[in-house]
Amino acid sequence: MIKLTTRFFALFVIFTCFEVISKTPTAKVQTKSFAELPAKLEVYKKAVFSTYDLKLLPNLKALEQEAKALDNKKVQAEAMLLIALLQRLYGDYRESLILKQGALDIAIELAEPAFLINVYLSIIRLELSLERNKQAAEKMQSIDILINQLPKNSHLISRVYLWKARLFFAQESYLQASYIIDEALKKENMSKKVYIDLLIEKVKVKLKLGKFGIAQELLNQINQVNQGSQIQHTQLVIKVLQAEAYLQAGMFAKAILMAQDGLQSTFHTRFLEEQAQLQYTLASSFAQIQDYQWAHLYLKRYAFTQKALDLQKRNNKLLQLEARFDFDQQRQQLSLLEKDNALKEQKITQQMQAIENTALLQQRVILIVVLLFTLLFFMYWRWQNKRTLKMLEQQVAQRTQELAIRNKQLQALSYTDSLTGAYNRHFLFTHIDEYLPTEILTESTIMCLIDIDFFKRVNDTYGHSAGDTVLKSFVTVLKQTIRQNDVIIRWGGEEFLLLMPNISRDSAAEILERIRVNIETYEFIDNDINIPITASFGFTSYPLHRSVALLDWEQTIELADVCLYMSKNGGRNAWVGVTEANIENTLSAEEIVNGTKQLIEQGKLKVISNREDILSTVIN
Ligand SMILES: Nc1nc2c(ncn2[C@@H]2O[C@H](COP(=O)(O)OP(=O)(O)OP(=O)(O)O)[C@@H](O)[C@H]2O)c(=O)[nH]1
Repeated sequence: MIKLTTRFFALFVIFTCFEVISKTPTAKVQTKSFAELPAKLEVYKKAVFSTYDLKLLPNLKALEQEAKALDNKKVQAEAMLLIALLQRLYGDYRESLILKQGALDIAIELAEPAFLINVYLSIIRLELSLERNKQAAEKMQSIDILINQLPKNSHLISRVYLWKARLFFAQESYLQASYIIDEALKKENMSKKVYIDLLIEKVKVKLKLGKFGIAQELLNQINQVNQGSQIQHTQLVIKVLQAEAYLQAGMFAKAILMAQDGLQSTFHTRFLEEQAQLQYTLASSFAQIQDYQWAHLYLKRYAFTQKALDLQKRNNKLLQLEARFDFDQQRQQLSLLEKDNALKEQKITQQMQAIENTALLQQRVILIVVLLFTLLFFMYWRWQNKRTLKMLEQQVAQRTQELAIRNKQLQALSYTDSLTGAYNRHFLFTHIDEYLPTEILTESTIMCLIDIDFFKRVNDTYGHSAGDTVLKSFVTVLKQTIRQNDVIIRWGGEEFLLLMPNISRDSAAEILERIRVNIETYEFIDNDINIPITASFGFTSYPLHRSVALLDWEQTIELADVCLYMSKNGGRNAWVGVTEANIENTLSAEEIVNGTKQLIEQGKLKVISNREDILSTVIN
């Protein structure tokens, strides 16, 4: 597996290297060719302008293709213009026009003012050849707009002036042509060729205006400047003009010689116009010297040449019109196709937009549905949550309430004696403070122990159950008699503790007497048997002494127990109470509880009872 991966990796590296190696040189070659294109163009340009040789066409076409392949638009357009120039010279105006239109399209795309002007000038040359002055004037207007974008010293400006002059000349506006030539000649920075061409145009104008003297001077000037020049056409044009000048000046022999010389150089060339002009000059010159035979001969030749020229121009015009028609048709078709394409594109864009919109809508709907569901789910979840929470809260509240009730019940149970319903000792120890006086100097609590007399006998006689019934009824009787703030505690067995807070001794004695009587008179019934019951009471008040803390509440109950013993001992069904103390605080609680009888005898403890006999027994 590793071997296979290594091989694959090696293959990949080799392939990548091959790709890199195979691509790099191509790029270099391309760059070189691209850079070489303008130089190549310059070579061809020179060759075209010096020879106008049709054999250059294949090379120029190859250059155009090369420039096109390498995307050098400027070289491509310039090559097209050179081809168009040769095509025009050799009569193929149709192809020439198509090429120039193509070059114009490229120039517009490139948007370089100088180049665009050059292309326009080239088209103007063609239009003027076809005597289409109006179209040439239109192109010149386009140049007028562009010319402002050229630098002030551009040599192109004088060329534009030259062609303006030629246009005026073609329109037979000789004065305007003359003016513009003079303006152009003032310009600096122009080529020798343009300078000569301007002078030639000026000669033409002057000759048209019959100013052959100035024309002659200008021709001399041209000859001086043009010395050594090899441009065939320029030389021919000079000869044509020179012959014309001689003719106008009446120098017919010179005119004939010059014209014949010129005519000779037109053989095997395509310069038919100049040929015709020379033939006409010759005919006119021979006519002037009255050599009508030669005049007639040259006139005939002139007629032939002119005819050929006219034919060529007509043909060219037809061809040009045809080309224009085809071109327009192609453009129309192209624009229709473009419109169709644009419409299709628009439709596709609209469809795509519609699809996108639908998708977007679907997404939005899905999103909204999802959001809605989420929201609903959230709301339901919250509602459910709240509901559960509320239920839980209710349950908790209910439980808490139940618990509180239970607690209360439990507490009540823990404080209550299960048989009688009275409080138990636990209650006393927990709540005793509530029953003790807060203001010791003015208030007091009566603590009274109540014990059922001979209760053993009740159990023994009527049974334990009857005893229980008696105990329950006993508490009922007590509760019926005591006040609301008083409390009954089952102290143990058949013994109860009655606490009566905030009560005077006299009131306490009254209440205890009432209880005693109520018990004595109450009918304790069990199994339809009336069980006679009495009870004995021993009580004391807390505090025993207003200013001296003699006994605490438990010791007070112990003293009450001593009093209870006195009641029992005094024959039962009676109450005995120690209500006041007149003793110093040197006595301990133990001495008081254990020596109660003596202290009573000494008059240090005040004792009260419902029975005089018990009191006298205690005191004696
Ligand atoms: N039926 C019943 N009897 C009880 C209960 N608690 C205590 N006793 C009885 O109460 C009796 C108390 O007897 P004693 O202490 O001798 O006193 P007495 O018979 O009442 O005599 P004196 O108190 O001297 O009048 C005992 O026989 C206990 O068994 C109870 O809850 N129910």
